[in-house]
Amino acid sequence: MSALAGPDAASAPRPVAPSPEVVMEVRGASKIYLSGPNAVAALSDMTLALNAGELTGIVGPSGSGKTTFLMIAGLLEPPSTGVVHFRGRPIADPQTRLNSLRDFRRTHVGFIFQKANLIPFLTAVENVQIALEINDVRPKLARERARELLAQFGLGHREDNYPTQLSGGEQQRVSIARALANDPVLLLADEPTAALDGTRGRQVMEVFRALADERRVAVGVVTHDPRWSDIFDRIVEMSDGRMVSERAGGVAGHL
Ligand SMILES: Nc1ncnc2c1ncn2[C@@H]1O[C@H](COP(=O)(O)OP(=O)(O)OP(=O)(O)O)[C@@H](O)[C@H]1O
Repeated sequence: MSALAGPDAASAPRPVAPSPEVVMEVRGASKIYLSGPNAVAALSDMTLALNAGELTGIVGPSGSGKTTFLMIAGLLEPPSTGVVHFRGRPIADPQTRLNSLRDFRRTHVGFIFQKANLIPFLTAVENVQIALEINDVRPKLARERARELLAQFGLGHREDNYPTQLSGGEQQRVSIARALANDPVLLLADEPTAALDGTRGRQVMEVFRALADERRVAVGVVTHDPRWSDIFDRIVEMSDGRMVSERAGGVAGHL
């Protein structure tokens, strides 16, 4: 008879909560930038994992190292010390040439920045399509997928517009469609709602929530906006290049 089903069930060990499936982990990372004669410690001995299906908010004052953490976790910058692990295996350290990770990054990581950074001479659909074509998706299929993504973000009627013909919120949604084009397992967003009004901002955050819940994407979002605190699974606070606290999200209005 199973111990859990028997009379001693109450004293049986509790089932252990499944450990999180770590997608990207930055371990013991520091980052020193040289700025003229000065060295700036942007990150100091930072360890943080981004887990599948989890939406992590990263908060902290200006200059506390939030963007630097995203750049290192997203393999856009090497750490000065420490190691970045992807699914438990080391993928980047101070010696890594990040150019060698370009293909990996394209297929596994999506980035969204505060500014949409669309290519000005391409239409909305072409901006998304190109992200797929760079990954060897054939043009016809890339076009179809790009159109689907734009329609998903309510931009079906805007696909042939150039960035200058789109509002800030529309441009940001195109950039989100572009970031999702290759089905990344890790999505990193740096103040993605800063240029949006409250309604559009919440829609964007809800897209991130759905990606974590439905597709198990690991999502890290740098934000200053306390309105989204209820959407995060956990909130990590940084100060002076370090993580100073970590707490559960889910409470409205407190970052
Ligand atoms: N390329 C760089 N060269 C020199 N110093 C840099 C560079 N990038 C960042 N820094 C410095 O590193 C520190 C951390 O910057 P970072 O952009 O990571 O902070 P942040 O928390 O994202 O700030 P904000 O909220 O203002 O965007 C700051 O002092 C910044 O000036």
